[in-house]
Amino acid sequence: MEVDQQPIRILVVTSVEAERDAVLRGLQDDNRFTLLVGGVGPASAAASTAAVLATNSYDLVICAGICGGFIGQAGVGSVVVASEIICADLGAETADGFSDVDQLGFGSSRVAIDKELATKVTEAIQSKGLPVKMGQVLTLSTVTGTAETAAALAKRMPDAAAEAMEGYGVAIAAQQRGVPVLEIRTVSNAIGPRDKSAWRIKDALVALEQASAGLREVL
Ligand SMILES: O=C(O)c1cccc(C(=O)CC[C@H]2O[C@@H](n3cnc4c(=O)[nH]cnc43)[C@H](O)[C@@H]2O)c1
Repeated sequence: MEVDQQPIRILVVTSVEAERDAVLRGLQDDNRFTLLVGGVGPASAAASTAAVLATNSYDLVICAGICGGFIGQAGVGSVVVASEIICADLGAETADGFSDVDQLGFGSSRVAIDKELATKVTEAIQSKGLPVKMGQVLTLSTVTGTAETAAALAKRMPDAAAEAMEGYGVAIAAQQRGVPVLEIRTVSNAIGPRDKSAWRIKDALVALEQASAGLREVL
C-alpha cells in the first residue's frame, strides 16, 4: 500500500512580533510554517514552545531572530546558522572560573544540531546573496554589555559566532519532544559595550526576511 507523503510541519519561534513579521514576509504565506512569538529570554521561549509542542505535532522547530555577533566572527547584517546551541551562563562560578552543567554533572548546556540540515539551510541562505556562516550560537539571560565581559566570553567560548537569548529554551523544549531544532539569527549589533542606538535592527530584520525566503526554498 502506498502512503501519501504528508507535507513537513515547521514551528518557527521568535522572541518579538517584529521578528515574526520579518520571517512571515520571507515565507510568503507558506502554510507548512507556523509562527510563534515566544517572548524574550530562555524561560519564556521554552515554556511557549513546550506548550505548543504538547498539543501539536511538528517535524522541525526553528528559533529565529536577531542577535549580537562576536567581533571577527559575524558582522552586522550577516546571518548565523547554529552549528550548536549552547546556554553559556548555565553552570556555576568557581575559584577556577566558570563550570558548565556538563562539568557539574547536571545534564547538558548544549543542544546538538543536524549538521547536514544546517548546511543545506546555510547554502540556501547564501544563494540569496547574504553573508552567512555556521557557528555556535550562545544563549544568555543577560545581554553582554561591556568590552570586558565580551572579551571574557569570547575567550571562554572561542568557537562562538553569536549570542541571543532564546535558542537554548526553544531547543530544550524541542529536544524533550524528540523534534529536531535549528537556530537562525541575523546580526543587529556587535557584542560589546551596550549602545542600543547603534543596533541596526532594521538591517537585521531585512536580512531575516531574506534568510526566511531561502529557508522556504530548501525545506
Ligand atoms: O526595537 C525594535 O524595533 C526591535 C525589533 C526587533 C527586535 C528587537 C529586540 O530587541 C529583540 C530582542 C532579542 O534580540 C536578541 N539580541 C539581539 N542582540 C543581542 C545581543 O547582543 N545579545 C543577546 N541577545 C541579543 C535577543 O534574542 C532578544 O530576545 C527590538
